[in-house]
Amino acid sequence: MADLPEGALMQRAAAGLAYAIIDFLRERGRGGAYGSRVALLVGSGDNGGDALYAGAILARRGARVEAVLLSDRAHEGGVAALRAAGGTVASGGVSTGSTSGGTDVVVDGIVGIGGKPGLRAEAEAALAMFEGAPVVSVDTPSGVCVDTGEVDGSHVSADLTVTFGTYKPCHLLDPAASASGRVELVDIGLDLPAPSVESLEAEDVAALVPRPAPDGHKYTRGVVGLRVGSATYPGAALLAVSGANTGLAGMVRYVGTAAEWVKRHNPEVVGDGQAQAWVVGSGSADGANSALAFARASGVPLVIDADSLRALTGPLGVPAILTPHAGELAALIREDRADVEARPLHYARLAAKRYHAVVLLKGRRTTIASPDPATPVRVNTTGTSWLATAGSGDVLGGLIGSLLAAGLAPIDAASAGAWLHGAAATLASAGGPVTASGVASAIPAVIRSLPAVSPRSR
Ligand SMILES: NC(=O)C1=CN([C@@H]2O[C@H](COP(=O)(O)OP(=O)(O)OC[C@H]3O[C@@H](n4cnc5c(N)ncnc54)[C@H](O)[C@@H]3O)[C@@H](O)[C@H]2O)[C@@H](O)CC1
Ligand SMILES: Nc1ncnc2c1ncn2[C@@H]1O[C@H](COP(=O)(O)OP(=O)(O)O)[C@@H](O)[C@H]1O
Repeated sequence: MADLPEGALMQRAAAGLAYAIIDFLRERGRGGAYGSRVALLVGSGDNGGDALYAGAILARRGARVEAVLLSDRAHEGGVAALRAAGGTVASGGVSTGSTSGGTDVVVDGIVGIGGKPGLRAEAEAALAMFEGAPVVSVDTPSGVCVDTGEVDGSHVSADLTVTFGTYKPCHLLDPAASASGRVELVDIGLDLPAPSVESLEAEDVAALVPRPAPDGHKYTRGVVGLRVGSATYPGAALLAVSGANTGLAGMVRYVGTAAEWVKRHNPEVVGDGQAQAWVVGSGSADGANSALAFARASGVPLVIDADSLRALTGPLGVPAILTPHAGELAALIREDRADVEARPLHYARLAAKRYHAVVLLKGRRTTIASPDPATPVRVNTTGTSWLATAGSGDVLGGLIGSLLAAGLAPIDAASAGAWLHGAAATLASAGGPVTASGVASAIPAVIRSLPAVSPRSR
């Protein structure tokens, strides 16, 4: 914690929360605080205190504010401040109806980062009284597991979460990330420990993207090779190559049954030879085992996708990135797909440890775990649900392969690749449908639009 009295931190948090609520009300067509009806659901902890002090600020600005206390031990200073500002306080978890006629916003101050997963019956009942009203959560949506992003039992589903100091794992990791709604960060001067879960931002990706040295040539920039596709899935080869062949690596090699097609559509692409990284498995069908065996024998870092994941028996002895979706990871570690989707952090970490590889678990919030438990897990926040389209994972494998060949560490290649892939999908989609080919075509434009950094030479 910073050297500030606890009360000062709470005042800062409450002020940040109140102004975020005012903006939220404006977005929803209310003029702001004045005349708005605000219900505070107040638990016994500091989270409830934040809500009460924020409620006091809103009440002073003309909002009709009612606090519904869910415990006998609500924050005393906060209760007094709300009363002094003209707000009403209802105890016993039951609204007096003082904001009746339609609640414009419910503020979830039930529990914060100290809360256990699930909601108590009184909290569930209080939420039910305001069903249908928009919800702003204080710090975290109550009821989710803050440290893992898992949900177990009932929880709040917020439209907006206003958090303090730093994002918490539950804001980034599904399923809790979905329950957080939009997340706004308020800096209140907290001095925080290093996070266990993080997400890259545009500046981070800009610093990681490989840029040609002034005297670089195609071999110093890195050569990526792909052994992907099959007679069954020639398209997977074309798509993986399109992800690799965006100009990020110095050269792209392709080996496989789709070679004629690949070269016809990508005259830059050459055949077998040395590479600094190999991508295997996408659409490989029956060729998945041999593709993996050839690539492994090369001794260079690998991206292992789709069908080659089934060929894995244990650690490979070379740096590797595994890129399963939830169905593929479930098959790999013999778990239920629904369990993997419910606990992506847990299972990505488990597989990373078991296979001594970076594991990139694809989904709405792609989750990237390192075999080194001290390395924070990275969660990707770019993208759009339009990206859920056949072949987009093949594009991602190729893109990550090119970053790996260019010299990025596996965790950086995987997370920067996921970031660029999601951003390319958003750009190509522009709010409408997108194909996997369209995603690949948008990658160079995303790289051009990254913030400027001083050139990195390797
Ligand atoms: N144009 C092409 O040639 C394409 C080829 N593809 C190739 O087709 C083969 C089969 O790929 P599939 O991904 O369909 O795998 P599977 O058909 O092997 O799917 C395995 C299981 O995972 C589940 N699953 C699929 N996608 C999921 C997701 N995003 N999240 C959670 N669960 C999911 C499925 O329901 C299934 O139970 C692979 O070789 C793949 O590379 C696909 O990438 C699509 C495009
Ligand atoms: N709901 C979603 N929102 C955003 N991105 C998604 C969503 N569902 C899937 N994706 C992304 O789409 C891609 C799908 O890859 P994958 O499942 O391997 O498909 P395919 O095998 O057809 O190529 C991944 O990058 C994944 O993260």
